[in-house]
Amino acid sequence: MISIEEAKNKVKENTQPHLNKVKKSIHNSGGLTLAETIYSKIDMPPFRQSAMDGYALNLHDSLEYKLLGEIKAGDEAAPKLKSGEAVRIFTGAPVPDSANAVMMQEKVQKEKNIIKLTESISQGTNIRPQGEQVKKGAIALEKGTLLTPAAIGFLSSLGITEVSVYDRPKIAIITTGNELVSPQEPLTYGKIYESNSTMLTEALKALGYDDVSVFKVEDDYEKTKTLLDTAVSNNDLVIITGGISVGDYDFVGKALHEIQVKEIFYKVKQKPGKPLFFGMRNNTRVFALPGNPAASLTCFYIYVYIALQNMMGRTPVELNRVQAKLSKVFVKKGDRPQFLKAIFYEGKVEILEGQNSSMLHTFALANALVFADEATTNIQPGNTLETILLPI
Ligand SMILES: Nc1nc2c(c(=O)[nH]1)N[C@H]1C(S)=C(S)[C@@H](COP(=O)(O)OP(=O)(O)OC[C@H]3O[C@@H](n4cnc5c(N)ncnc54)[C@H](O)[C@@H]3O)O[C@H]1N2
Ligand code: MOO
Repeated sequence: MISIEEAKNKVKENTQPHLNKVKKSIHNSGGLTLAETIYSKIDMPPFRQSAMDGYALNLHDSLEYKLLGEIKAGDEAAPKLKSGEAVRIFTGAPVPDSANAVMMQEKVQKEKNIIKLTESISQGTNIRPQGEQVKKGAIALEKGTLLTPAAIGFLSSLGITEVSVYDRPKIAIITTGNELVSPQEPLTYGKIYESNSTMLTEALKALGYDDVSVFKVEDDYEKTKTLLDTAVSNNDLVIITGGISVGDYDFVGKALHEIQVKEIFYKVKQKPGKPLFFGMRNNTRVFALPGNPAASLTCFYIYVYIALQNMMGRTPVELNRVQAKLSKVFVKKGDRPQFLKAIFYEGKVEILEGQNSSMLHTFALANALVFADEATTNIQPGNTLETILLPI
């Protein structure tokens, strides 16, 4: 059994960006990561711009200026101002080379074609210099940048319409177990509704992964082997739930070994999620998560999340963590380090009752996981604990 840190490091080491680089229109690239550095083909802004509605001035010693005409946004006019001359100008309009400051109109009194400044102004005021944000030929955004709405807007402002990105992985979720029935079917004795696939599909969807197929297999060795073999051949990431423990009908480990998925680790000293498997075959990464729903989802956020971020070339690879003060006492059972379902609110965190790995109800109320290491037992109000914020 390996430690949580060792397991996380093994996931990090074995999921370097390996997804296909593809060219995409920026309209379809939101949430993806740049696979190549982008250099600007233009200066941004492309010309000296007025940052205010007001008057462009060719500065001189007096506060009075002779007004010549006007320049609106989009105009190509470039009047030559002599010292002491001004031109009416609007936000976003080109500032002529002969002007060296723009005074906002609130600080100007106008009388016919003479304007008087109500205070003095220094060189460069309210002028956005050409290339202030980025110069032609300079780096606009580096490889590895996440294409957020702002990043896509910025690239659009540079006239960039296509980008090279790491494509989203093709993902398969496989559920295992004779006891599982779909929520549309009648629930007979001994059966439970299958919920891990819906839960994991939603967790993936919330992170922007939509190329997800779901498969189901009974506790049958041959069928498990065949399905896993096909799924591993056809996907970048395979997430299996259940059948990975030591029971006589837990066939996943044996089947993965048989279809030559190389084991990178199996079993992590943690609660929940002890019987966690991670492996790979060619370019496909495989996680076998424990079937217990809360254990499955915890392992998803702690380990599968790292793999997804890394495969997509994104940073940081782990979920955000904060140090939060506990609002209520909590007694930890057992000696395994634990991820505890919790509610984080305004800097404080409350660990919820019902931490059993089968209990999804508690997870449904949580927005964070508190990490309690091996040594931690009684946690008192006011104690500070590492709190992992869930991307929900
Ligand atoms: N002798 C031992 N038994 C168990 C050990 C152990 O060390 N020795 N470990 C326990 C721990 S810890 C966990 S976690 C579970 C993991 O077992 P599996 O990964 O093999 O999962 P299953 O047995 O298939 O299922 C466990 C539990 O979860 C329910 N389940 C499974 N799939 C789904 C699904 N898709 N939707 C909803 N619920 C699901 C299943 O019915 C079981 O109740 O092993 C312990 N045993
Ligand atoms: O590893 Mo398990 O999730 O404690 O029941």
